[in-house]
Amino acid sequence: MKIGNSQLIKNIDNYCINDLDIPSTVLMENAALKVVKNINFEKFNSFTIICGTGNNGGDALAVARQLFSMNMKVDIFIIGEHSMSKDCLINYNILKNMGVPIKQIVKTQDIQLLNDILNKNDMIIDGIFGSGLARNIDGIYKEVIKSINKSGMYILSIDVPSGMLCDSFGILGSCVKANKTVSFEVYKKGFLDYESDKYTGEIVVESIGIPEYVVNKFHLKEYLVQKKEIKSIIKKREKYSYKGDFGRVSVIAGSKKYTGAAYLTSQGAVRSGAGLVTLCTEKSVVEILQSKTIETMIMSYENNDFKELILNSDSIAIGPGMGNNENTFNIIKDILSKDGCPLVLDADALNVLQHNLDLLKNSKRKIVITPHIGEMGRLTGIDSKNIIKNRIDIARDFSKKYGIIVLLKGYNTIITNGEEVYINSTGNSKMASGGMGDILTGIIASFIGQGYEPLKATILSAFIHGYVGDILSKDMFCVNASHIVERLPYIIENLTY
Ligand SMILES: NC(=O)C1=CN([C@@H]2O[C@H](COP(=O)(O)OP(=O)(O)OC[C@H]3O[C@@H](n4cnc5c(N)ncnc54)[C@H](O)[C@@H]3O)[C@@H](O)[C@H]2O)[C@H](O)CC1
Ligand SMILES: [K+]
Repeated sequence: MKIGNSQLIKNIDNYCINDLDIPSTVLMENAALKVVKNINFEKFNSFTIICGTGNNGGDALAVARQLFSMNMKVDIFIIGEHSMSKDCLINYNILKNMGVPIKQIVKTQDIQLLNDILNKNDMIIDGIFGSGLARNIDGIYKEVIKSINKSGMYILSIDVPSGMLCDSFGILGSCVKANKTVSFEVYKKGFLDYESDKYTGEIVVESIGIPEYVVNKFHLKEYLVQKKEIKSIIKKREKYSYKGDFGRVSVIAGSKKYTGAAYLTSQGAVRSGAGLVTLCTEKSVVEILQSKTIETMIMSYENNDFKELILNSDSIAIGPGMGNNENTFNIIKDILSKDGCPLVLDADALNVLQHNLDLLKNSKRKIVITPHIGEMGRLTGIDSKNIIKNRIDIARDFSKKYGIIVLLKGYNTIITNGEEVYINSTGNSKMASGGMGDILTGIIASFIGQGYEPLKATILSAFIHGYVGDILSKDMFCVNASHIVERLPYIIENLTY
């Protein structure tokens, strides 16, 4: 699903109205009809419709007219005494001509009018502010929003919950806490925050009749990845395939101190369907790891066969638990400087590269890096606070500069190839525990090995990893890495239908 900000909306609107001659009231009417489409009339038959004086209020007035025409009970309130936008006024006048009463709330005393009605109707429709919210909410607006939130009634917000910014997450003074938000054309950037769903409730994005090519003209190629997109990427398995069809995946990971990281990375690959997984690790831990796993072949990277294994791999995951040391650096340098299959670099593979980024840039291989915020900070020299604030732009710029795919972990993990940006919608805080990232690295290498193009493999892996965690967390206080490993193949299978 496309993500966008208020500038995008402005550009699209201007183009439709000025270049295509679509009357703006047509767009408003389409928006209103899509709101109506999202109302469950088996449950809701009477409505308190609360409008601002901009186009969000205009949408709400058009919704009111549609509902009135369907013989529903409507109580309409306009907040404030600013002059109305052109299209808001058009819709206001139609309702007036139809004889539908509209009350105005200007002073604190008027709020009682609203409070008397709020609990009498089934639903509140919030059309106070949309993408035009420009300053802190105070005065009568703040009081009205307080009343709405206190009412305990079902609330549907038009486009954005009034009070929430569109361009980045933020609440300007106060904000409606909706049960459902029906937003138009694009998923607003402001919704991309772990706190935003407290205000948006369920989000539905509806098209309001703007041709796709117009949206594409201005869209910055930022997408939210949801189940629908994943289902179109993931391929069902042919019944009669050979294990060679699913790739030879090598995992270079682990050291004396970190055998778990090696184990989990290789299990991420095994349990997501890689044909043949070989784990290459430090000599001293080969035996320990051999006793832990039966599906994975294990060898030391000091072994003579190591070079050949690298040559014959379909993908290689490198880094988890290797240690930030010269030995790790030498292995990675050697692999980066030779052409061959795609690589997934994580953890210590990234730590040893922080002062050697040219190795990344000059490598002929396709590369995916999977840093968390701290690792990204070390790679870019930017402090964590700034990375969190500008993570989309920082990830995209780094990806472009080094010609690699970046998966930046965090709430709403970001995946980018420097042109397109994909934001993952799965995963939750119950998964915040050791080893989670190692599994993800293994899954990405596994899907690349199975023949998925690296960007698609990375998008797919991030979604699946978080999705398994989301399903498990419904019944679990915390979700650990081994739980994810256990459930992976079952849940991937479900996604293929
Ligand atoms: N293409 C589309 O998606 C379409 C969207 N539509 C709807 O239009 C709104 C955006 O309308 P706009 O008139 O630009 O802005 P708002 O209605 O959100 O509000 C503007 C109005 O409010 C004043 N204002 C801003 N902040 C404050 C504040 N804190 N306190 C008081 N007043 C404030 C501002 O000065 C303006 O007067 C979009 O969300 C959709 O709902 C179109 O209907 C169809 C096309
Ligand atoms: K709104």
